[in-house]
Amino acid sequence: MTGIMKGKRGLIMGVANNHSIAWGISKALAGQGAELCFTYQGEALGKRVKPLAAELGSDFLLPCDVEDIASVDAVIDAIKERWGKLDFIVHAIGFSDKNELKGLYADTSRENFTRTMVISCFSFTEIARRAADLMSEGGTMLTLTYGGSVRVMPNYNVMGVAKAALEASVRYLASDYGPRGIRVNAISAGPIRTLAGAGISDARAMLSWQQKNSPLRRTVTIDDVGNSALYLLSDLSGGVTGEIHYVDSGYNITSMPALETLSR
Ligand SMILES: NC(=O)c1ccc[n+]([C@@H]2O[C@H](COP(=O)([O-])OP(=O)(O)OC[C@H]3O[C@@H](n4cnc5c(N)ncnc54)[C@H](O)[C@@H]3O)[C@@H](O)[C@H]2O)c1
Ligand SMILES: Cc1c(CN(C)C(=O)CCc2cnc3c(c2)CCC(=O)N3)oc2ccccc12
Repeated sequence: MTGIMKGKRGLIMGVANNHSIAWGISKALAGQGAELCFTYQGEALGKRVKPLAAELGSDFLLPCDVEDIASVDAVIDAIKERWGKLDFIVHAIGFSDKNELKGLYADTSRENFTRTMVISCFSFTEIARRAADLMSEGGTMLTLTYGGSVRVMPNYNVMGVAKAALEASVRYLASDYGPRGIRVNAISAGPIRTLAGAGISDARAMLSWQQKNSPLRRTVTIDDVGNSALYLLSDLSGGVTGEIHYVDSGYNITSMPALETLSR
């Protein structure tokens, strides 16, 4: 197997099923020769991830719930044991109480705010710190964010605040780990119909808005994100760190809806 990721070993966190963004990223990486370790959240998802991992030649699966830091430590220990090193990590994890992903952001509860920040933001810092210890020859780290961090997306609410913090943490981690040859970036993906992306109100309306109003006049796919992730996780982006890279059909550069849609 040849490819730009030949000989590279990485950790993929966040595959729930074959619609997951992390699955699109995994296919792109394995297609270029990467060797992958997958974590899954709970045995139910584990049953779905196992055959997917096998499709990419991986039998290296580990349970991990980022609310339980012991499970994160166990993942790092297992990788140290089996591989001894790590070249990259993909963090594609986000969660909030869906009852607070509608209505006013101002009504966010303290309990859900802190839980959302731990799962959707701080978990990346905790995993980055542990993974860095295994990146003795340098490495790359990638997380997933959304435009609702810098502009108001109705109902995205506390997830937007968590993503803003996640994007800032990408810059601070890039600064911390740059001297050790470790790069840290994020992809800001447009809306995609995944488990997390579908579990919200008006998902259909949002996707059709993107199709009508983004410069490319289409929504992005997990393969669009996977291909851009391949660039950010490989040596092709050797000079890039602390960046938020938009893979959103260009939607973030627009202000007005596409005029042709206004006339209709
Ligand atoms: N789908 C979109 O529209 C979209 C757009 C931009 C960014 N994102 C981000 O992409 C990432 C991946 O989401 P997705 O859209 O692929 O949906 P998904 O539901 O397929 O993936 C989300 C993953 O997060 C995992 N997760 C949630 N809580 C966890 C916990 N406590 N411990 C461990 N894992 C946990 C789930 O098990 C799941 O595998 C998320 O960070 C999401 O915020 C999604
Ligand atoms: C786009 C978009 C998304 C997709 N996206 C970018 C995301 O980051 C997913 C956020 C998310 C976090 N937690 C949960 C859910 C989604 C639904 C299921 C659940 O129980 N919890 O979520 C939205 C929520 C409101 C408005 C738009 C969006």
